[in-house]
Amino acid sequence: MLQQVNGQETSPLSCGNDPLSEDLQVFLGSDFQLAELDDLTKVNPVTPATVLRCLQERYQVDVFYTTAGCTLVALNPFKPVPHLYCPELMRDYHIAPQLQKLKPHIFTVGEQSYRNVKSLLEPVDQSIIVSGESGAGKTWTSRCLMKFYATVANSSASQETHETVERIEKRVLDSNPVMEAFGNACTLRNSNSSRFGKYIQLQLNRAQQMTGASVQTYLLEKTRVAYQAPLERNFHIFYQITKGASSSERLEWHLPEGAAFHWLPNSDRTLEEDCFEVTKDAMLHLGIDHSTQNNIFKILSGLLHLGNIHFDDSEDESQVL
Ligand SMILES: Nc1ncnc2c1ncn2[C@@H]1O[C@H](COP(=O)(O)OP(=O)(O)OP(=O)(O)O)[C@@H](O)[C@H]1O
Repeated sequence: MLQQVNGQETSPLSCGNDPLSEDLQVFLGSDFQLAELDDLTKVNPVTPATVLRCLQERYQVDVFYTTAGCTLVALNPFKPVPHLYCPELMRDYHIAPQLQKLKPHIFTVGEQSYRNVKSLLEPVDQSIIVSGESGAGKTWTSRCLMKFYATVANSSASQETHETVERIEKRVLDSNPVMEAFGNACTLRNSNSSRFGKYIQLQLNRAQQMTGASVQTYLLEKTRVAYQAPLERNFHIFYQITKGASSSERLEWHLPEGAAFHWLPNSDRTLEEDCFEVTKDAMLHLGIDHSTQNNIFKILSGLLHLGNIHFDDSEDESQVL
């Protein structure tokens, strides 16, 4: 977060050599620990500088969630944080008598919405909006929320319904690798950037168990198939098929080992997302059988071959070929 201004190190909260504003100095000089402020509405005065300083202090001690009234501010840790999303913690938030007494977390938001549906006489739909710039952690957060609901919405299931609920949850969670394989790509800002917007609906029955889910997608960046900005990549699925196909699949899809494709830049870079087996398994769980999968992958392979077609400028357009 530190910047260099005229060769001098300066914090983004101060402006060059300008002293910190009086308000900020008073705020920073007060007795309490900034990192312990769980709610940004308690920051006084509320200015970009005080809010950012508070979030920065919290980030430095590995605290990534802060409430701001009814909004949750989530900072991206950019590293695995042990136990931050473990099932035990999900349970703690799920059974907490007073949710607001626990530390701010994405599970607070998830559980509060879950309770809002349950506590009312007539169930009322709840929405959670996850927004932020590219790489902020929206995909991660939505995945966490889906895992949270898959866990808590199963905890009350009886033995008989347990298996059905578990099957539905598996499908809900398996939609992530499939959506990400076909709709995510490595960009300059994020190696697993979603190139589309999505509206995920989770359906619960009266007993609060998950009965289904649907995903609506918006504005998929289709042009990426034929054009990738320098140092960026095409959608993950293309790299998955070219790297992960078996020898018989290669023969059938006309994808010889090591073949070069114009539409697959930076394929020497191997990413965690290049895992073809995970995508195929998830597709199977979603009900996309082997033969349909085979057809899909053949079409993708055909697209890659189309990208290798080179058109020469015709010298004489009237020439009959
Ligand atoms: N809570 C988290 N804990 C650990 N790492 C995280 C967390 N959130 C995000 N990350 C890391 O940051 C990367 C970018 O996050 P993510 O893909 O969720 O961003 P995004 O907001 O969905 O971006 P885009 O709009 O480009 O799709 C992730 O691949 C992951 O490595």
